[in-house]
Amino acid sequence: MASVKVAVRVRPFNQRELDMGAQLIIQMKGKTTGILNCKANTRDESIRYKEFTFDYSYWSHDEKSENYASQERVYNDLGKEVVDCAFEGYNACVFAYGQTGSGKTFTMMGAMDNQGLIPRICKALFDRMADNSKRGTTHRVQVSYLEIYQERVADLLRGRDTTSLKVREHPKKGPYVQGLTTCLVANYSHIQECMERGNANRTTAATNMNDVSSRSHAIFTITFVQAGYCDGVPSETVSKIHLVDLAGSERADSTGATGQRLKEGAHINKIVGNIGLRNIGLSGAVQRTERRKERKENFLYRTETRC
Ligand SMILES: Nc1ncnc2c1ncn2[C@@H]1O[C@H](COP(=O)(O)OP(=O)(O)OP(=O)(O)O)[C@@H](O)[C@H]1O
Repeated sequence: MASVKVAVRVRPFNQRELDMGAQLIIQMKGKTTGILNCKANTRDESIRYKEFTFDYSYWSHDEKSENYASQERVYNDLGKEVVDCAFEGYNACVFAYGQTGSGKTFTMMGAMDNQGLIPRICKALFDRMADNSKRGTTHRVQVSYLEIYQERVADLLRGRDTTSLKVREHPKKGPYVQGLTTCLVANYSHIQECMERGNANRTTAATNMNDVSSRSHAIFTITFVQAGYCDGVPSETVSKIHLVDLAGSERADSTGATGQRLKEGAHINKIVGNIGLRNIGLSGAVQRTERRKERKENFLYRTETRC
């Protein structure tokens, strides 16, 4: 199993881009993504056209295309392995990053009738748990949901509470958010309720680039405990899955941001810029795992979406 995987995804043009007569400059073939720089002042094809190879290149630009990458395909490639890892006792992380409006929330959360990675991963977890319970394993699942808005950490499961929570470092367990609500969930509909409650509390606003732009970074964490017997000895395995939807990097002139939106954009770019993504027009998801017994951390996947 590779420790890091990178994927990119192209979304369809939105109405604004259609109205502007936007030109499609991305091509995808297999794992390769090609980018045409139509502004380059040269006829040299090697300068105008560049190709990059990723673990996955998802063509979601045109639903009618035979290569169209659906939410299901993205889940099968990226989400299933997260679920497998959790059951093996690894920690995992998937995060989406990139430019505003490029499809991060769509890939991570999706729509009610076209679910993204987070609900699909949750559903698969509970389906697998139901199977394993028949073999005598018991499970405990807890979730928390927080957002980082203008560098303040807010608890999305606590309603519209604007109190900023403190991030602290535990000598053994590492960083944690003090006072963050954790909900014990017994089935998929419980976890779905938590997701919906958190999503409703998330800070969003309309900008020129996205009618429902996430103005915060959101982290949905599932803590998953499996208890059973190993060679007759009671054993317990704890895994954590962090599912992260970052706010998109943005240019103030493209988003038309002023006042509060402009302030938010500056904070968003600061964090996204710190991880080297500022203004490069990418979005996506990253997975990371940690084997509990070895206390070793590895990246599993990184998925980017290009618009
Ligand atoms: N693969 C896709 N297929 C169809 N529609 C998509 C796809 N990806 C994104 N969209 C649509 O594009 C719009 C913007 O997507 P989304 O809100 O996910 O962007 P974002 O990257 O999360 O933006 P922000 O950083 O501003 O929150 C939405 O209307 C969404 O439904």
